[in-house]
Amino acid sequence: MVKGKITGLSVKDVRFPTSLGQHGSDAMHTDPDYSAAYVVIETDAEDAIKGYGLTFTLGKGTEIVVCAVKALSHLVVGRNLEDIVANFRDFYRQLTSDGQLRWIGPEKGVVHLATAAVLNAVWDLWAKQEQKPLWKLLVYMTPEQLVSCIDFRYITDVLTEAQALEILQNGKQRQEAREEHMVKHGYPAYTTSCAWLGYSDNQLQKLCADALKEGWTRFKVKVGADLQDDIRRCKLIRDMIGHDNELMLDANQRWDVNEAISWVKELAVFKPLWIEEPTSPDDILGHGTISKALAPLGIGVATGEQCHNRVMFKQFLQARALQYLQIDSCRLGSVNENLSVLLMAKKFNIPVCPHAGGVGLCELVQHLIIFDYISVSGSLEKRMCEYVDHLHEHFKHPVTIRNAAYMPPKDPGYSTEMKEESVLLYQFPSGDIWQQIISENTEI
Ligand SMILES: C[C@H](O)[C@@H](O)CC(=O)C(=O)O
Ligand SMILES: [Mg+2]
Repeated sequence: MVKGKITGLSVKDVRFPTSLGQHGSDAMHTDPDYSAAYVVIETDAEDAIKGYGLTFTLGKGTEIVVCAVKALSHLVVGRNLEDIVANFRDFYRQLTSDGQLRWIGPEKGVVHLATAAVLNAVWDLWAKQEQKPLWKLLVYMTPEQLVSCIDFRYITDVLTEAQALEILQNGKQRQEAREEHMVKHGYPAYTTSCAWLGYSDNQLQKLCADALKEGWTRFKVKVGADLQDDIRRCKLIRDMIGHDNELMLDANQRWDVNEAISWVKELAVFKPLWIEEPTSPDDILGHGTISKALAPLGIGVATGEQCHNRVMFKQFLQARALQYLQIDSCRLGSVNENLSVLLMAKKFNIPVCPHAGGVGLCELVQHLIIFDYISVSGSLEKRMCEYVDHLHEHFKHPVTIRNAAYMPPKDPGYSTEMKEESVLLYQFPSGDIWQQIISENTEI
């Protein structure tokens, strides 16, 4: 039973100095400090359960998202949770359609990241009150309840509410068997942890050897800054993993369209499954051109981690501009908007391979992709979820990986809650970690 009036919303700027070790580095983001705008909502319910939400950022900029969360808070505080979830579509619309705030979006950029953080906290609260992990809350909602959470505005030309209902009704067939499969085997994952762009060859080899021992079979390598470096690193990793294992490339938006095509052709000999974010994340037709050019080589295009909203995903799908769709739990407008994208991907028969990593992204997105398998796609073909082995120790309920697969979370909620001591230590700039870095005058 959901209950309680939301009486408070607070937000913190929590940053981890990952750039010091070049963790998370790529061809465009050379010094990422994995960070979160971290939201806590409280209610007046007797159970005193709180909802925790976050969105992922890279250090500087987190304070701007924090400001945007504060600007949204008047739309949340004072609302009854029961009313929110009974008409979640309306609530989503209120947050995304504020007559003044939407001017700095709409449904994109900082204000949309803030919306994601707030709504993620609401979903966490709801799932906790229902005493279910979020994936299970979704799996046991009726198709009608699920569609009532989705704002179909701007996507009805490819997905109507009736079509969404039909997909979800079909998804109910044999869902127990798929749930059992998840509980037993988990959702297949790939690792990006071995080959960040700033890692040395030695580091890459050591991490790759460790990952192979741990049972990883799918690896992503960062490319895009220097072709000769890419050739050397791809050869290193392909030689280590052999040809039975999967290799993916990620250029993080580094190239122009024609440059992307010629660069990836040079790397085709390493048989990558996909090239991720080859060019500007906004260039839908450019991705289409790259997809067409690389299809004869058996290389797909993957994108989505910086795709603003469902409208862009709709066009990517309509234009056949991606072959692997990468949802992100913190860039789209929380579960609500992700549901619409999962359903559109199902309609276009495009595999969803979520973006994860960062801080907290693995914790959150595992819920969405497990739900996708059980209730929407019903398939694991060509599907896998990203995994990055950083910062899980800061979460109260960190992900469990077994045999290179995400095991379904058992704890109630959206796995968003951070340990209090971590928040205190890493809060920017007052936390001890940052005070120490600042006093040592390390560049931040
Ligand atoms: C800056 C981030 O680490 C980015 O490189 C992540 C990414 O592209 C991915 O995980 O994929
Ligand atoms: Mg990427």
